[in-house]
Amino acid sequence: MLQTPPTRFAYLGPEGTFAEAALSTAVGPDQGVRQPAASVPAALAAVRTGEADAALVPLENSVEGSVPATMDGLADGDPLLITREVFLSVSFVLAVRPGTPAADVRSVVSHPHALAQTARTVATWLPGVPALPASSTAAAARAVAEGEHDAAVCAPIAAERYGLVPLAEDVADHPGAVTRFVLVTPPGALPAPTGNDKTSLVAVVGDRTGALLDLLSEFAVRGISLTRIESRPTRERLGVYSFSLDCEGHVADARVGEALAALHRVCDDVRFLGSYARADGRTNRPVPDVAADAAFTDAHAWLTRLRTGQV
Ligand SMILES: O=C(O)C(=O)Cc1ccccc1
Repeated sequence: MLQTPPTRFAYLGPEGTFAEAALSTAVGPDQGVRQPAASVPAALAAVRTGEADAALVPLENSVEGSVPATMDGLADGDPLLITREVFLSVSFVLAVRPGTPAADVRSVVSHPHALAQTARTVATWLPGVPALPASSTAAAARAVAEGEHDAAVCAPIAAERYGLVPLAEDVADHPGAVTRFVLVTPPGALPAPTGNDKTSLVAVVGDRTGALLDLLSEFAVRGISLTRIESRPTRERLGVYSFSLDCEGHVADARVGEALAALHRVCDDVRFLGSYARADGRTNRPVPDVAADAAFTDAHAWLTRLRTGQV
């Protein structure tokens, strides 16, 4: 009997990242094969080349905002599909090799988002010590274990994994920070609508007055709320931007499908990034009767009658 091979999950590695913890939350601790990737672009590339079936990457944080490598990695290159979102509370330790006093620390290293969320607290422990970027919090812990740097801001589990000890625990300038991760796959079947879904896309608007308002109007007139919108440079030339946004609803919902079709007409480019179950613990706003699927079905049936002489 043929056995289905286990799903291969790439994640922002090495072992001990918050992305790995988010993957365990998303698919269960023992599901599939885990493939740590050296960076977000490497994790996405593994899916695009077929080396992995899915990738778990950080998308945005409640303190620092979006993760540019993920936003740009999804907006450019071969299309990928977000099939899940996962929210994780992040709590950091300031970790050193055993026996290192604070006075001997010459450098502190971590993922830029972790450094940004802890800068003030770290400075109280290590005044004047330069903070350096690493590809992930666990890569930072590993670099400290290998003697490349002296202190890392990382997850407690990463400190343990790389044999470090905490100089300080619960290190946070803004307690309660939450990071949103996404599971991305190659294009294929969409997750079925759950009734509480989100849709993500990237739209490039034309260089003309009112172009962004036109984009927003297509959502507003169909009773669709946005949950995130931000601009990113297209990297073509200064002044040309794309808008990365999430809205409530599933592309299978008539109002969302019609809004996307309208964007296809009014925007220079639209990239659909997926429809998936909303997981931030909130419920989509009630859909007005005039924007419900039944209202669209009824309106289309009416139009068909007009066009076929059944007035
Ligand atoms: O580096 C990690 O562990 C990540 O998963 C990225 C990250 C960094 C800082 C906060 C949350 C996620």
